[in-house]
Amino acid sequence: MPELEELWAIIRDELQRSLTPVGYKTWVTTAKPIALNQNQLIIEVPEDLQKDYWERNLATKVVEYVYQHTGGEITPIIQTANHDEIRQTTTTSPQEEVGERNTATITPTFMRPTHLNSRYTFDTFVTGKGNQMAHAAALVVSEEPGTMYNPLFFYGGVGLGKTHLMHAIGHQMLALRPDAKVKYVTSEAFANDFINSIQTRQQEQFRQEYRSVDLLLVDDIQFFADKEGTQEEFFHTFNALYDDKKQIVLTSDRLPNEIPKLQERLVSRFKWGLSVDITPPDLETRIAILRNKADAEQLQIPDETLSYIAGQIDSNIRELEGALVRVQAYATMKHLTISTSLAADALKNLKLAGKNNELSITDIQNEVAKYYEVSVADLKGKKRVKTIVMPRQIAMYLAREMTDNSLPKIGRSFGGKDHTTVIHAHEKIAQALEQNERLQNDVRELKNNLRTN
Ligand SMILES: Nc1ncnc2c1ncn2[C@@H]1O[C@H](COP(=O)(O)OP(=O)(O)OP(=O)(O)O)[C@@H](O)[C@H]1O
Repeated sequence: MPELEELWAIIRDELQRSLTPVGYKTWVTTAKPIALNQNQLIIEVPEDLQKDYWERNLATKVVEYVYQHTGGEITPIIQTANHDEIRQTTTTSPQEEVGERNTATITPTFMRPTHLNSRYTFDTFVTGKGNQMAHAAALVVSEEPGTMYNPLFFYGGVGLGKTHLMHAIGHQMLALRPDAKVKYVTSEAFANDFINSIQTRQQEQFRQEYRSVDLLLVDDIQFFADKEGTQEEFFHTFNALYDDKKQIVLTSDRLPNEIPKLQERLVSRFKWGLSVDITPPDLETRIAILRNKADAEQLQIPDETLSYIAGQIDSNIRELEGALVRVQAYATMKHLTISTSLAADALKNLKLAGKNNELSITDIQNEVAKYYEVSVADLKGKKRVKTIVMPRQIAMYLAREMTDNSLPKIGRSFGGKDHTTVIHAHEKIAQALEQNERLQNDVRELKNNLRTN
């Protein structure tokens, strides 16, 4: 039997030949051979989702390949990586080749009356820690609809890419099976269709339409709450499709059991498949999203400026994209090239609009002091120990970011410091935020506390 590395190279080559490029990138490049002990090959993958896929689809192939090449028998053992470990984030889409390969077949089928947004593909979806699982699950159901995760349920905050992923599933499925019938609706559109069908006595056609699809995508199902009749109808639609092994994908801003007035029988059905949450992107992912957008629009914009914009908006991707558009419009209006200071000007009003006018420097000092368990007097004082310098700089940073006070005024509020000290503190924290994940969380939490106080 060859050594571990050599064996893995054989397996990888074979898998590369048998999988699609995107499948290879998603499942194989994320896996690591850990050990070969007494014919047990330990393979480590990032999450349960990949483990599942490996066990169902790839493990037997591995046994076959090893047998073909070496005549030996091995047992692959798939295990997940330690969850505490910082996981690698993929900031570029692994879909590039597939995108190119499929363009020729995609176009005509997209003319179907289903409303898929042509921009929302796997190709344009940037993956990072907060959406990696959702992305992988989306890929599985687009390639193997109705078998592995049915229904697939995405949940998470506003503007984090749930709709985008849903459409991407639709596009990918149509690329692989151009004759597939894909239907995307919001829960409200479903409800309206249903009510219209009653009014126009076309219930039969309505049922026919919804129950004959291969993939049903229903967005924002939290709006089913309070709609008893619609829930009833959806229950039957769900059952018909499910029994027929047709794929159902749903999204919501929260878990099914947290949706008020959603019938218990729907809640329990939604749990049959896989529920995956999407969490806000980290700074690195936000920069990658902006870079993708800027490139797609052929915008000349320095990396430093993209980092700045990404640092300003830390939760909603829709707002992040909006900020880029705003900067672009501002540059056009002023006939200037895009730079960080131009971006700061362009976003100033936006930030002010989101600012809490009531918020004072004192509020910030109190909150930061409480958060880091130091005294406000220390924040205003001159002590140079690290446990105080860092909170002091964070408080100055927040005062600059979240209030409309001038630099000299902020300096004065910190025990009569010079405005250059405030500028230095702001730069220091802004820079550290680009890399320091712990600090990103601290600042996010502090901002949230200050906004809701
Ligand atoms: N990972 C990503 N890569 C690239 N663009 C993204 C990503 N996530 C979201 N976007 C973009 O952000 C915008 C908002 O995403 P989307 O509409 O899918 O959010 P959502 O979670 O469905 O929000 P809502 O809850 O408001 O329906 C879209 O333009 C989408 O293309």
